[in-house]
Amino acid sequence: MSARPETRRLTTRDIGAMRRRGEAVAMLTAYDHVMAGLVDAAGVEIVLVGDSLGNVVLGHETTVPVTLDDMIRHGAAVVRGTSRAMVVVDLPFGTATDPDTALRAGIRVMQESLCQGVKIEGGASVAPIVRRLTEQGIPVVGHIGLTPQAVHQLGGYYRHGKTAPAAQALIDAALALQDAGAFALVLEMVVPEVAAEITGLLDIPTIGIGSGEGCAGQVLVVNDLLGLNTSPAPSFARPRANLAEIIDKAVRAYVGEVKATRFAATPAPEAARKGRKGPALV
Ligand SMILES: Nc1nc(=O)c2c([nH]1)NC[C@@H]1CN(c3ccc(C(=O)N[C@@H](CCC(=O)O)C(=O)O)cc3)CN21
Ligand SMILES: CC(C)C(=O)C(=O)O
Ligand SMILES: [Mg+2]
Repeated sequence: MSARPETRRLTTRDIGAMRRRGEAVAMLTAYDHVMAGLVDAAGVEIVLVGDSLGNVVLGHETTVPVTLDDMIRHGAAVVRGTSRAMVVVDLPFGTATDPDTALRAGIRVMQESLCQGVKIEGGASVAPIVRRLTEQGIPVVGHIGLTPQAVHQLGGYYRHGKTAPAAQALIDAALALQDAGAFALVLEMVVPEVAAEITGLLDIPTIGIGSGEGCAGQVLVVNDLLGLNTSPAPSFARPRANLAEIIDKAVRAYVGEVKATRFAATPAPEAARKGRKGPALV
């Protein structure tokens, strides 16, 4: 029995209840303690520690180099920074190749980051993996459509479900992942009509990114929302702030103030070597 039920962490059951009463799920990424706290306090239901960490935080070109240790370290920081949101951590490239490998990775992530669930990219072939993890008590979010870990195989970041067979494959995958026990399903860059159809077919919430408004929730990379990027954000992202500009102004002001500081000049290197007395080091 919780003494303060209003501050307890949300669970898979809360997310399921939201789907049933038609309340959209707000999901946003975070990778560190301070941003996780801000996002949590502002009312996001699920904080995703995305493997977009690779692009956004670590400066990689794709998510492929991100390791399980990277995800665990940042996942743990996000968990420590949140109290209400459910925290879901992406299983990175190469860690969900088969049910047993994925289970080992999922157990490590759950035990070492203390998060409340994991997300796994992939279609119908991933269903046995989702089943294995959920049977062991690990909540799983599916992720279909554009799956960035497969970028080298896909050949780019483009929209999915454009042809009738492609749309049907997405529908089949969505149903298979739900049947395997996924409690939510990310639809990334799926043709909006197909995303809306999948949303209507599923009992679990679909969480869209670049897939239109007909999803049961939305997810975005927090840096794309805040205008804090080094490379251009995907076109589906509508920034609500320009933090890069705010930071640039503040840092320029700081640099200017530092440059205006009056201080006693240090002795020339020649003089210092000869042991002559100069001003004390700060
Ligand atoms: N900052 C950021 N935001 C993301 O949403 C994101 C990442 N990083 N890194 C990991 C993946 C990669 N994702 C991406 C990356 C690029 C596009 C993109 O550029 N899309 C183009 C279309 C490109 C094409 O048609 O080939 C666009 O205009 O949206 C979309 C999703 C989503 N994820
Ligand atoms: C874009 C979301 C869905 C994601 O997987 C990530 O941030 O890694
Ligand atoms: Mg991801």
